[in-house]
Amino acid sequence: MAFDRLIKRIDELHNPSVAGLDPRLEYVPQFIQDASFVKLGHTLEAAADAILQFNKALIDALYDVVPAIKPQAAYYEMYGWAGVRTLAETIRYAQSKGMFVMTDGKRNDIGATMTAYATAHLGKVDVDGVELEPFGADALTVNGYLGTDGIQPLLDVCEKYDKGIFVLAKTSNPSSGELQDRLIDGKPVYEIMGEMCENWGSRQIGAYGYSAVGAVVGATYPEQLAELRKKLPHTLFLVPGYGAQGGGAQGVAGAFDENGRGAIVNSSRAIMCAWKKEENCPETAFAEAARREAIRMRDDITAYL
Ligand SMILES: O=C(O)c1cc(=O)[nH]c(=O)n1[C@@H]1O[C@H](COP(=O)(O)O)[C@@H](O)[C@H]1O
Repeated sequence: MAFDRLIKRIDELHNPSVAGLDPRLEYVPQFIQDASFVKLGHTLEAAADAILQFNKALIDALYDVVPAIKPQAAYYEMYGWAGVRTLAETIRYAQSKGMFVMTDGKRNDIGATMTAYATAHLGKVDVDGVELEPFGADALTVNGYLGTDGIQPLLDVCEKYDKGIFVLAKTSNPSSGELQDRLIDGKPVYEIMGEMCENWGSRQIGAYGYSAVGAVVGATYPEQLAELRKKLPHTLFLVPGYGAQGGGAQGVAGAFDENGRGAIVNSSRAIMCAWKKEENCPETAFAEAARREAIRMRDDITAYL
């Protein structure tokens, strides 16, 4: 089961965190950008090439400390077809280093179109009798607010190809409460979505007691994290919002179960851009700075478990 692989790697590294790879060209040190511009001119292809070099160096610096990466698809789509190729190559490179890859796509649509998304990101596509893997991530973030028929195709693909999904329940952004905190029959919408995750996951429970259907719950809402952890015993949490959005280790502690499992905390900008924040850090030391921030984050979070 996909999340068994993730939890096993978290245990091995004693690190329940994921490095978000959400690269903008301006996060990439100038010497890497310049090398790509010399090769390919000032083009989208050059930007995508620079980002790939940046990502690979970060992965090299992180793979023995951090169990997973979470590339957010938007940052790759922003650079057109070449950016999307960089996404595919980043996924493959991280997996070749033993990392678990969760693509952040927040996808959803009607069932037929969701089948296409599920095939693209987690499954295999039939090309005239030959099965080929388009992106091949281990997990995908999805939006469950279209209801069960939008999630069903993902469950089938997860079962067939041993993958997982994280469904948005209580998002980390300031406006998430506008809809997600509203009550239906006395229950907040995010809790109803969490219960739907428990239900969708019930046909595939792994060795650690967690299903292949996780939920996204923001680090910026510690009370809701702790409350949902008690109510959703089989749902693994992806917890974004640590670091750049203000979430902290104490706040995310409630996302974990009594064995210190059940959640994985994301940080993107704070890791990728650590070299810009560290005093006197030369740009050539960007990957070491990312590693230092990832280790600091690991120690910060595990101190509360
Ligand atoms: O699904 C997500 O990963 C996600 C959900 C959410 O509620 N809030 C949230 O910030 N995210 C993503 O988590 C990452 C957070 O990035 P940083 O704020 O730079 O650490 C981005 O890729 C967001 O798109």
